[in-house]
Amino acid sequence: MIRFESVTKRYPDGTVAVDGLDLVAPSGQITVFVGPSGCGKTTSLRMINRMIEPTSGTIWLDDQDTGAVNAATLRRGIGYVIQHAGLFPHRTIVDNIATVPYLLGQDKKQARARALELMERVGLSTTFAKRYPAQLSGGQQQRVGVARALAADPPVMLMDEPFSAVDPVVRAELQDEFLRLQAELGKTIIFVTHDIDEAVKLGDQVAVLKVGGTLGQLAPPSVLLNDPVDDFVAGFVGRDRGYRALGFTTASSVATQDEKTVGLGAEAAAVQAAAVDGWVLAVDDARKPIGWVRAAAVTATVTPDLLHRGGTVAPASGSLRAILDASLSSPSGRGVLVDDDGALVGTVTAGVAVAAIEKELAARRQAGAAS
Ligand SMILES: Nc1ncnc2c1ncn2[C@@H]1O[C@H](COP(=O)(O)OP(=O)(O)OP(=O)(O)O)[C@@H](O)[C@H]1O
Repeated sequence: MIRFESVTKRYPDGTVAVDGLDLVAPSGQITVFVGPSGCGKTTSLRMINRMIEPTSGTIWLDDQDTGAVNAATLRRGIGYVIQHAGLFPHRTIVDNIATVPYLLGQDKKQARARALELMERVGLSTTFAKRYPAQLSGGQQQRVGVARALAADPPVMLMDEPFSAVDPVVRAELQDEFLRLQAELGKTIIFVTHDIDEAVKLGDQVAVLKVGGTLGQLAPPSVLLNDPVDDFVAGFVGRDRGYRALGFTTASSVATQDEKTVGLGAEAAAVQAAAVDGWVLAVDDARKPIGWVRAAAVTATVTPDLLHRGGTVAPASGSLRAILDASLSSPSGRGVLVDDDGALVGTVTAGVAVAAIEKELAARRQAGAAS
């Protein structure tokens, strides 16, 4: 657990970057600091490992006052990842990752073996081990940065905009892998970003900071989206927050309809017979959806080039947002729901998805009114 107790940072020029901050980041969870430029996110983060010393107040790491421990000792238990990875340009990837173990006097061979293992863990091919950072893409360098921070197996990780310097697709991949890794490792993580979408995707809880370094709100993402405490937080969270909040709401039950299906090679007559409103769903041998087929386009048999693969597929146990999106993005207007193995469960129209949303919201309103 990391606890800020009335922490203030006033820089020598008089700028108050952080002002009386109180918050708790629970062990084994991801706490995200988010807020507009200059709200004190980086300053707050760096005070935890004492790269910046607070002017007043205390930061506790479990029951230890961080101000009372030797800074070098403190940092040994705290991994640190920054934007652009901050790798040493003249060291190979494997040596970059093993930096801290080397410093701690660990056997070189052992440290290298562990570095190779970490490369695999963060989704990097070990064939890159002997390369230099400049020979890797931005996304690959960020993975090296994460592996390096994990090398000493610290219980705490501080991450300052680690995924900001890469394109949106790579960024989403890095986020997904990071969540998978954290599900295995259960580190106590403080993650800084200025991107609210990244914050609500990654955070178990999100701290929205205001310029001047005060806390706007500290809450789990769904609470932040559904119930922002004031206009500042509501404005920062964004206009489509109601829609995005659906990403954290699962349907207790969605009435799916059975869908007739065809396989590759199905004859035109079979396609015509199975089609509803001109469209039929194609599945493979394991009943996994492979695309929609426009019945009128099938002259002989269903071939791969006739498959429309555009629509999203939602897990039947997934969020209402995913289910609604599946229906809105489907060429047939029928969203495809699958089970945990990816096999077809049934389909829903946007109308059915909206009815399920209505039902959940009504239940929530009722629970709210009763409490
Ligand atoms: N060394 C310094 N001396 C004086 N003021 C500083 C110093 N470092 C940061 N500041 C100021 O402190 C405030 C908070 O800065 P900080 O970098 O913590 O914000 P941030 O939320 O991380 O910003 P960004 O999202 O732009 O990175 C800003 O007003 C900044 O100008």
